[in-house]
Amino acid sequence: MSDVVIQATNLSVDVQSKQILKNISFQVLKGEVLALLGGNGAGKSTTIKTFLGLMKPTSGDVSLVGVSVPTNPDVVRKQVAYLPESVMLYGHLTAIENIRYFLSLSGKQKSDEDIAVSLKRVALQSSSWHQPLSGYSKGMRQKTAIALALLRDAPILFLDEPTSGLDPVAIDEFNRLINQLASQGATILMVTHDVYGACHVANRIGLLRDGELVGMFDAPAEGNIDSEVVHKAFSQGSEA
Ligand SMILES: Nc1ncnc2c1ncn2[C@@H]1O[C@H](COP(=O)(O)OP(=O)(O)OP(=O)(O)O)[C@@H](O)[C@H]1O
Repeated sequence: MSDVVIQATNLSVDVQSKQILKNISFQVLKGEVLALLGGNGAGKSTTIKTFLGLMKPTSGDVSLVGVSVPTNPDVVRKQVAYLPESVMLYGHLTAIENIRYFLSLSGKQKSDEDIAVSLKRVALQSSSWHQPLSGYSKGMRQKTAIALALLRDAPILFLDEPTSGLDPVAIDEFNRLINQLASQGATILMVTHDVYGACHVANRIGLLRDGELVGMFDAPAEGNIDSEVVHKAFSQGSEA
């Protein structure tokens, strides 16, 4: 099982005696994109936070490349790039300044040429590279954040609602970039409400409902999404 990069094993998380994640288990293999789908409050962000070491399992474990996160939180810093729903970069700095600043915080040395290669790889127009991010669209900010993630050489990506607020062209570009990164060996876990979008980018889809993993299947080809699946993920408690 050496190809397993991201693994949750019988993971439960309680907060203030409320069970938020209930005994969930899944794996993401090297080069794979897994999308966890679910409605509001299903436990998607909690799952990511547990993998980032920001929340602790009440029981069970989460591991990255075979290393348990709760007992070795350093594995996150070394292996993971995380894109929250709202990319946290400085609006008054340019793309290049943001990248230089955040690389210096993580102790990485990269040349101007490396930075240019990364910005080209995510297809951020070079005319924007020296403009402050306050004038960027959400898609452009996201490309900058992905370029930074690439420069940090992080082989694991966690994405929280990555396409919310993007226009269809930006979503298409984003999906292509994610698939390209995965084909080059990145392992990607994304959480989303967007069942149709997830089918375009993910290899497999997990359904989270009320903290339980209620389904896991290969992403269906475009246009073949079973409405039962949508209902299963998004109906509340006893309705399903
Ligand atoms: N720190 C906390 N204290 C109390 N309850 C929490 C805490 N964190 C999460 N929860 C609860 O856990 C449940 C799952 O939350 P989570 O944010 O993981 O869901 P989500 O699937 O990401 O939802 P959304 O799509 O709305 O972002 C919710 O009912 C939420 O209120």
